[in-house]
Amino acid sequence: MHLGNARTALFSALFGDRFLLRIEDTDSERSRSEFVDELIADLRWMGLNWDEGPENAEPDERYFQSCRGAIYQRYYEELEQQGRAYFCFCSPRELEISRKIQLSSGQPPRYTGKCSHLTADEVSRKLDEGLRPTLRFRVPKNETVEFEDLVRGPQKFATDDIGDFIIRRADGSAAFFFCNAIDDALMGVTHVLRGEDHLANTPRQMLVLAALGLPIPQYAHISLIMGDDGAPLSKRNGSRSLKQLREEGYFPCALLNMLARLGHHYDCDDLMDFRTLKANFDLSRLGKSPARFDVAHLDHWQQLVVRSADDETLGGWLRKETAAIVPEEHLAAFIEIVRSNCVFPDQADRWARILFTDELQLDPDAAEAAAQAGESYFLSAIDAANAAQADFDMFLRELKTRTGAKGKALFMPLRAGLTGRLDGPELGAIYRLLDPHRLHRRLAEFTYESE
Ligand SMILES: Nc1ncnc2c1ncn2[C@@H]1O[C@H](COP(=O)(O)OP(=O)(O)OP(=O)(O)O)[C@@H](O)[C@H]1O
Ligand SMILES: [Zn+2]
Repeated sequence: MHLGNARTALFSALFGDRFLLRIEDTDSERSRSEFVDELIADLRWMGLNWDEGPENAEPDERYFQSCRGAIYQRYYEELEQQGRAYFCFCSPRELEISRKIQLSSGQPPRYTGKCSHLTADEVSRKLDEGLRPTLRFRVPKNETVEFEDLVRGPQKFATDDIGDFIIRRADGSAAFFFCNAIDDALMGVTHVLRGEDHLANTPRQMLVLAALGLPIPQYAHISLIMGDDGAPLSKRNGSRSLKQLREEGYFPCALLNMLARLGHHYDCDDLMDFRTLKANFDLSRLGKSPARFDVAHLDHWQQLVVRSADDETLGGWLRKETAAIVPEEHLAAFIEIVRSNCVFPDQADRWARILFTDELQLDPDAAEAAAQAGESYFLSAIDAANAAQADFDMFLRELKTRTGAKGKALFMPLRAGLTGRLDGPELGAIYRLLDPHRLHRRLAEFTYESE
């Protein structure tokens, strides 16, 4: 799932009294059981629990459309008997040519209705020749389809603008327009929240349901989420997947708080848990204009989650290799540092290496600060550390007296020398966590350089 799909699922879960998960897998070329595994893993990770739906990728007639062919068949037959559906023998090539002709004469492409008047004889002859037809829904002429979209208000479509559309593919599988609408009706779906890319599908689906006398749900078409390139997020434009976000160490709660505010307004800017987000979710607060995904917003929520997480959560969030570096007796102090200085596990990993290993990477600005302070500063620091031992306050007093420096000139070279960078946790914590020998070695690094 990408963030657009995830937000659709989240809004459905936030809005609904009961949340249904259905696997729409009739397109055999695009459906694989590992996709279902990934989808379920993504939803579970987000903490979206469905009241009805599959627990795993084991196909099941209740929730997998690929298993529901016999159910759809009944409705195909009903439409055929009513004369509301007919066989179409046009080849993909023929359809493509017809499409191009329409486009080049400035018309919107739609099926011309070529096969809509075939006689029973013509149909059986073609079937005898071994041709495999699609089944098309016969769209009524000269009508309008109207509905009240819960986000976009009153909608009106002329049926003459809608070509007869395919409801069963040539391989016998059910097309989206059809099985999606049928299953909504059969599964008691009252509300469909989906992206506005589906808006034009809605009149088609309403026509099918009306022809079959099935109940029509209410629709809310939500504005799409756009990426930096100004195009809607999609699998194809490489927008970040939930799996990637999970691997980067984002907390689901950060994602929920960001997504719930993309195209939906909350009065409160605080971090909320799922229950609170749900209690305050309101369809009337959905916006009509496209929402832009900005990773800075996601990172803002991520930071709030990290700052408020408990020790156990942060301990479990660290990478295994990070946790392995941190000595047991320093774990609590290290987690405190992580909580107030890190947003991602790889930042925590860098701090673990700075504090508990000999790996030290000197950032350019830190190298400059250390060089400016010069050898004498670090010689004084070594003397101060020898005098003060584990007592950081005493160390600082000693350093101040010996160097005569204060403020930034006192702290920054020390920070640079001990950590290789100019930002980070308070110096006292660093001083206490660094092994005394390592601390010495780091300070000594800067004493052999001649200026
Ligand atoms: N950029 C987007 N912003 C918001 N919702 C989206 C976005 N893209 C898809 N959706 C919604 O996600 C739900 C699932 O859509 P679908 O499975 O077609 O995903 P998709 O990413 O559009 O697929 P594909 O990339 O194959 O077109 C639909 O409700 C759809 O409207
Ligand atoms: Zn045809």
